[in-house]
Amino acid sequence: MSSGAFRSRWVRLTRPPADLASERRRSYQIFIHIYLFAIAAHLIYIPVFAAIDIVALSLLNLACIAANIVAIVLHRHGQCPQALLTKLVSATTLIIATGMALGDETGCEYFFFVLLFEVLISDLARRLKLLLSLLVISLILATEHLLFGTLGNWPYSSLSRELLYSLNVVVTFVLFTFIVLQVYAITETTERRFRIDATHDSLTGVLNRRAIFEKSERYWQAGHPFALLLLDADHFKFINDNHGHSVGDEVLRHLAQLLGRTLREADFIGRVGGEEFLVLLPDTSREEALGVATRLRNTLSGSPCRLESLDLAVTVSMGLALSSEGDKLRDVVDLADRRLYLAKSSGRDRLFAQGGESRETELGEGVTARLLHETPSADNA
Ligand SMILES: Nc1nc2c(ncn2[C@@H]2O[C@H](COP(=O)(O)OP(=O)(O)OP(=O)(O)O)[C@@H](O)[C@H]2O)c(=O)[nH]1
Repeated sequence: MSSGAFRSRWVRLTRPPADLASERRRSYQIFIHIYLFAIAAHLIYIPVFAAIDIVALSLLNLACIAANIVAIVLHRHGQCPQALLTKLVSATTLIIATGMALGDETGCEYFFFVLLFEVLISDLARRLKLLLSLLVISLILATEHLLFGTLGNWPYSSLSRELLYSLNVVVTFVLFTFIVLQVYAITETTERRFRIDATHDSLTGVLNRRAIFEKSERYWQAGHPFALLLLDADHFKFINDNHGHSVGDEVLRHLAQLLGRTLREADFIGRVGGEEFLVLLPDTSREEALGVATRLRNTLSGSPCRLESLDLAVTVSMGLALSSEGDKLRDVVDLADRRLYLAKSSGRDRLFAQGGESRETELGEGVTARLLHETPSADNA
């Protein structure tokens, strides 16, 4: 099997089932890896015990592989406690049998600590976790003092005992390291996914309303100059009503993609309403922001939203405001909003970068007309 095929099978096996609750996914991924690491470790011991002629222990390792496979199946079906218990019982039986067959000083009791660690990081109920931990600790003491010391009988040279001891130490160490690294990596990935979910709009992939406002607030607090461009798709209700909501969604994704392609790396895009986007342009003068808006408009007019049976032309109206135009961030946002409103009321598919200073803009058609009259057509990009 090529390494690519092996990796894709590994990924498929360790990927949580789609219907698994999100708070269970992290633990699922960690434990599937643990079962797989355990299978790999048992595979190492089968030839080792066969080589020193203790076939029963080879068979017991084989049985543990089967138990880990059962644990994987149980875990995939959401039966996590049963899965972990299957693994614990089989591993404990093997450790005790190995200790009894080979005596102490072979280091097999170290595997109890791996089991204890697995119990502690599992998502079992706290009481069950404590109970199982106590059980594992009792087993460590009992086997160390009662079983291994009395029943052990190493029939080979002391060199092979030392080799087995070294192997056990190395395998315990490797298991610990792999499990800890895996826990860390999966926790990181899960946290990153939750962070992205918390800050991004699930439909378009751009920042969500809270995240874009927080980002703007941070620039505002730092006294960093910026421009805010508020965009709203024109006649979006018409698109929804005539082509369906899923086409509307596709148009929103198309818009977000175009914005992403047109803007700089340093700019931020957020979806702040149904069909409304806010773009934060750091260190951008009015002229530069006008250039960005013009570029955006040109890109949009040259790139209709391609759907299966039609190309849908989309236009946007925009309101631009600079951070220097307000005493508070809220003022700047409101100004961009009023200019967007002006762009809408004066025919759509245009940008307003001036006017709208008076809050009266929001009061109605008559006032809007007055403001429009006061706002020269040069405002339109
Ligand atoms: N497909 C889709 N539609 C949405 C979403 N969020 C809001 N809408 C719709 O967007 C439409 C917005 O309509 P309006 O506010 O009247 O705006 P408009 O039709 O674009 O008109 P103007 O803005 O004046 O050009 C409504 O029909 C909402 O139901 C969404 O996530 N997906």
